[in-house]
Amino acid sequence: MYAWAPVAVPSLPKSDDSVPGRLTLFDTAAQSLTEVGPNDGAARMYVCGITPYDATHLGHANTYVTFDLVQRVWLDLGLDVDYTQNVTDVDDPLLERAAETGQEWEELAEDQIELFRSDMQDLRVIPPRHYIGAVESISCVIDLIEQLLPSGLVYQVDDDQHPDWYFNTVGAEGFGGVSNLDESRMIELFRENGGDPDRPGKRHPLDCLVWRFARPDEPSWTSSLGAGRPGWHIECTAIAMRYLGPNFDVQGGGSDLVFPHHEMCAAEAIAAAHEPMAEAFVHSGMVGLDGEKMSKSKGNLELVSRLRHAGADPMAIRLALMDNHYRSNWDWTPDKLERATERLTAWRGVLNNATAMPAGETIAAMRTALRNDLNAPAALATVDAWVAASMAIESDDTSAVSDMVQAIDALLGIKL
Ligand SMILES: Nc1ncnc2c1ncn2[C@@H]1O[C@H](COS(=O)(=O)NC(=O)[C@@H](N)CS)[C@@H](O)[C@H]1O
Ligand SMILES: [Zn+2]
Repeated sequence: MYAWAPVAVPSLPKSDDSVPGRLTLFDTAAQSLTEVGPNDGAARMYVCGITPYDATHLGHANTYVTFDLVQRVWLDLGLDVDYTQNVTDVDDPLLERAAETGQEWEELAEDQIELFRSDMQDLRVIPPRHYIGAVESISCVIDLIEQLLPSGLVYQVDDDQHPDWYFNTVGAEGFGGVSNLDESRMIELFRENGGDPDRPGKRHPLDCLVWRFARPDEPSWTSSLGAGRPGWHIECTAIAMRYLGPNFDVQGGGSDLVFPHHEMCAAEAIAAAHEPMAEAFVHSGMVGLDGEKMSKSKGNLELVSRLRHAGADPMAIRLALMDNHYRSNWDWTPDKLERATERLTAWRGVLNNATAMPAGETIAAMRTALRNDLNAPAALATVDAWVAASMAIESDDTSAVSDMVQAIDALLGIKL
């Protein structure tokens, strides 16, 4: 599936040794900071994409801007970035929303993916190299399930009407290694996030659906498993393994995906490849509105497109998102956009200067902040300091302004 238009990323003069030579992020599985990506060559990253309705809310945007910064740091380190993102363009929540609104589910998906594309372009998020829909991946999902059959971990529930196929997660090697949760907490979260722990006939309550037999009025596809459609988790496992292979550098997404989603994917991947799915599992925090997590089910959403139509500069929206550490949970409030708009105006104010404070130290500080667990708020503050100094003190450095414009673009994605 087409992603969206490429974003030009200026290449900056190489950093000196005062700046870390690797990117460090927090790995949820290891519960620690860890270097991510190779020393050279291609960094491989999978970030879970949207289920295309209610796009693009600020929680979505926060997640994709976060992993855009990861990509930008890797590019700045001279790495190639092989970035894959899915679109869950068939799944229960999408079908339910389509039924509620009376829209054809394919049309709803198409409209929302198109809106998501334009929002991502407005926010200057670099498009993934592989942008893959669940529907277009059904054959590779079926291949993966067939590959898992000999493991004995995939089975049909004893249900004449709907003999759906499940993955025996708790029998799988490494299960629990991503979330580090105990079983009772897993069952609670599984129930809250689309799982069916109480379904009779499963070997274990935490076993997850991999292939759902066709129900009346539901889309289904023929397969050796019977007519049906993929489960949520196996979709991402199949796409990630097909495009990135096991042991890729980063599996990413919001922290609401830690369990069940990324845990289940990781167990399925190990069962298929006998290798870890990813080196690191990296999660961005939850964006709330009025003290509650922004979510489609609650409907408490602020949309990028709504802010845009109200006149917000997308660069201000991006700045407002980046002014919160990627791992923090935070609440969106209108004053965050006001402050970001003021910051953007101040930064653009320096453009009219012929000279400014030398840029070298500031660029090194931005790089150091971002490479240390993606501390974007600190990176923004170093630019603030440079802007303030450049407005207050006469300087004769004529290349500083253009150097900083390039660095702000390449590292932060902000076009001044
Ligand atoms: N309130 C929120 N704050 C931060 N990130 C969020 C929020 N709500 C959803 N996300 C993230 O946005 C991305 C898309 O979310 S989603 O539309 O619900 N779709 C899905 O979670 C699945 N299609 C992933 S395969 C996910 O990474 C999710 O973690
Ligand atoms: Zn996913």
